[in-house]
Amino acid sequence: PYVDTKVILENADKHGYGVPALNINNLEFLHYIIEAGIKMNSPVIIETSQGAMKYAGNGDFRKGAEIFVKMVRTFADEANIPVALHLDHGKSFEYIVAAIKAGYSSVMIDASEHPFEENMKITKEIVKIAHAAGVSVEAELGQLAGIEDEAVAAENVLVDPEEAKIFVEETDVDFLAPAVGTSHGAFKFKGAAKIDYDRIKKVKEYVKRPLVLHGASSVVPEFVEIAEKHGADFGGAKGVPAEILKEAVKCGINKVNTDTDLRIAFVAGLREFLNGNPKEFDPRKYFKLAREYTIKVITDRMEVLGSAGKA
Ligand SMILES: O=C(COP(=O)(O)O)NO
Ligand SMILES: [Ca+2]
Ligand code: NA
Ligand SMILES: [Zn+2]
Repeated sequence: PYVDTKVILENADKHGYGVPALNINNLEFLHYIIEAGIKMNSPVIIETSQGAMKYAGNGDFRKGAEIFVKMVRTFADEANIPVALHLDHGKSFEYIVAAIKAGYSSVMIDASEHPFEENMKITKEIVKIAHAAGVSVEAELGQLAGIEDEAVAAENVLVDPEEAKIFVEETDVDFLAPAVGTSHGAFKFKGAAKIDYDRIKKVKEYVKRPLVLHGASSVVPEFVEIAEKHGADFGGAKGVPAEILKEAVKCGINKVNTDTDLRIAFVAGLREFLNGNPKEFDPRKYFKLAREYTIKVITDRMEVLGSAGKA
């Protein structure tokens, strides 16, 4: 069924597991995520960035939002796993309102590049509007470095747990994304992979609601190697190892945002297949390996996060 993201995340919070929040831009990735969820009997959170809304609507983001809601609901209504649709990194009021109007389960207001008071004020406004429409809200505190779709944050600014306490009390936001050392994309961490577990625990103690880890892709070496064997150049790619994700879930993370891992698995399969099948040009066939690898990276993640078997 199609559910509110809050339903999925409150259950994850209660039972101490993580749920993958998986970014899509098109029908294929949605297919693969639903297949993986059904195979593993796992709840799934589908999420789209503002750029994905624009892309799906061929420039018209309101149309894109409607297309995504209709596609996701069609799968969700007949799947026996909970499925939610979330707007990831909502920064513009128009996009957030469009997602709410179209029927998204939840929206993120990402005002994290603003000063604390400003972030709190903006988030409070969005919570009021979203809650009036029965939609749950995610906000971000602190800054992740790396590319955030349309904005590039320079440095990591880790969340201040005391600020998180005030922020959640003031805004009544449903889930919080604390910056704890990860960053978006395939090139995370300057040195060894590490995130600030104590900071996650402190925030959890204060806010007592589901937490979100952004920049959580593992950048799985197996798929990086396949992609590079077939012409990709991902030199220096590094992600969050599974062990660190497991510990982060133990510390209180419940929504685990994963975009890069799906992209790398897909493009590895696509490159391998096209290199090995020069005569193939049927789009129902040449995504075969891309589909296989993307489903694999998702089912593995559901095992690591503990959402497998929890639908
Ligand atoms: O945070 C993410 C995805 O992060 P990755 O680039 O690590 O997949 N989406 O909001
Ligand atoms: Ca941000
Ligand atoms: Na999000
Ligand atoms: Zn993110």
